Amino acid sequence: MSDHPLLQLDDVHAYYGDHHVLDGITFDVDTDEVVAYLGRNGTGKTTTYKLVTGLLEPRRGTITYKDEVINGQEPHKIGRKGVSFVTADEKVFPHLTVRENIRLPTLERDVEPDFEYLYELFPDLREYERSRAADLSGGQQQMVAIAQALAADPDLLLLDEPVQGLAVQFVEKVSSLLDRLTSEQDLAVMIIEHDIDLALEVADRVLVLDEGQIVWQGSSEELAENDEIIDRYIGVQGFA
Ligand SMILES: Nc1ncnc2c1ncn2[C@@H]1O[C@H](COP(=O)(O)OP(=O)(O)OP(=O)(O)O)[C@@H](O)[C@H]1O
Repeated sequence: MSDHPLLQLDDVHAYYGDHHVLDGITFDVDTDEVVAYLGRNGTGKTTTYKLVTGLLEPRRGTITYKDEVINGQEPHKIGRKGVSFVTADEKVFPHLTVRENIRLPTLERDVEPDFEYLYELFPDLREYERSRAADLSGGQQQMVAIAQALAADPDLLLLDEPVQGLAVQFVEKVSSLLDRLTSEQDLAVMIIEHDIDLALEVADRVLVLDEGQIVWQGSSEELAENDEIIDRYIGVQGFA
C-alpha cells in the first residue's frame, strides 16, 4: 500500500434517513490495482460508490481522492477529477449513435475521445459506431457504457456488476479488458461483482463488506483459499 493512495476512505458512515448503512468503513485503493468489492446483497457496496462519486454525502468520516478531501463535493466536480462510475443498468442514450454516446462525457471539456484506442478495446463498437445505441444488444450497450466511462480518461473506474446478465463472451471480454487497462494506463478499478470466480480472476485485492463494515481484506489468492470467509460473507456465487 502506498503512502499516497489514489482513494482513501477513513471511518466513513452513511445513512438513508435513520438507516445506518455504512458503519465506519476504512480502506485504500492504489493506482494500477483492481479491487473487488464483495459482500451479500444490500450490505452497502453501491452506497460506497455513491459516496465516492458525490451522489451521497457521508454522515461522518473522510473520503480523500488524490490527496484532497472530496466529501460532499458535487458529482460533476468529482467526475472531472477523474472518477467514472458504470452501473449494471447503465443507461446509454438510445437515440444517439454509439459514437455520439461515447463522445458525451468529453463534450464540455472540448477534447476528443481516443476513438481508435476505444475501438481497439471494443471492436464491435467500431462496426456499429453509426448505429443507434437502441439497436445494439444488451451486452454491446454495456460495452458502450464502459467505453463512455473510459472516454473521460478516468483515474478511478468504479464498476457495479458490469457483466450482470451478459453472455459469456462479454464476461470474458470484460475480464481481459480490465487486465489490459490496468497494465496500459494509470488506472485503478473497483469492481462489485457477484460472480466470485470472475471477481477473483480480475482482481488483485479484495474487500469484503458485511453489515456496513469491512470484515476482511486481502489478496485474491488469499480469498480463493479461505472457504470460511467465502461461505460466511459471500456465499455460493455471492447470493444471500
Ligand atoms: N435510495 C435509498 N433509500 C433508502 N435506502 C436505500 C437506498 N439505496 C439503498 N438503500 C438501502 O441501503 C442498503 C444498502 O444498499 P446498497 O445498494 O448499497 O447495497 P449493495 O451492497 O450494493 O447491494 P446489491 O448487491 O444488492 O446491489 C440496503 O438495505 C438498501 O435497501
